[in-house]
Amino acid sequence: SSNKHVDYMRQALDLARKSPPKPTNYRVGALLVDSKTDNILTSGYTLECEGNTHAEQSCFIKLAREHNVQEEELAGILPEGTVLYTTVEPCFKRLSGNLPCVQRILSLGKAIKTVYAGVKEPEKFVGENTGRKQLEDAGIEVVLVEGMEKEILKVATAGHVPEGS
Ligand SMILES: Nc1nc(=O)c(N)c(NC[C@H](O)[C@H](O)[C@H](O)COP(=O)(O)O)[nH]1
Ligand SMILES: [Zn+2]
Repeated sequence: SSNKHVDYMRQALDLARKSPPKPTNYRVGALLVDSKTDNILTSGYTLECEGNTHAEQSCFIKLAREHNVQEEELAGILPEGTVLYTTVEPCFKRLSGNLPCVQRILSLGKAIKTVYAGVKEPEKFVGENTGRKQLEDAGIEVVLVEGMEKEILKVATAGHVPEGS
């Protein structure tokens, strides 16, 4: 059965496939959607924007550029009912030390009301991802969209050296 969330998650997974494989991150795709109109506001994938960027980060960079504002001012741009779809849940810590996407989402206040994630982040790089709790404590709903875990992780880890090799 194809429900709206699975359809968006599939679109996000198609974007993740555009991400250049790398052993030190995940290939992720993300969409910002106005859930009241079902209009896709922007999309992004890991490393789409210049620098070591995450899929969610690329969404924010692209939308800020489109509206000619700083990323920090996006809250004023995002329509009521904006939701984020991301194939892997937003990061809470990055080995690179760059600003985690949970912090980027929190800095938008409640502009993003729900985060839909295809999988929880594996513990490979930063241990258990505690970002979901941070988002929920800030009043942002986090929903796991189930059913695509295997293919999401296969795409996400395509650049990784096989275990034990
Ligand atoms: N949600 C999410 N979207 C992404 O686009 C991406 N690449 C990750 N990946 C999480 C992983 O924890 C970090 O990729 C590593 O911690 C390395 O950190 P950098 O990516 O180099 O900053 N997670
Ligand atoms: Zn991130």
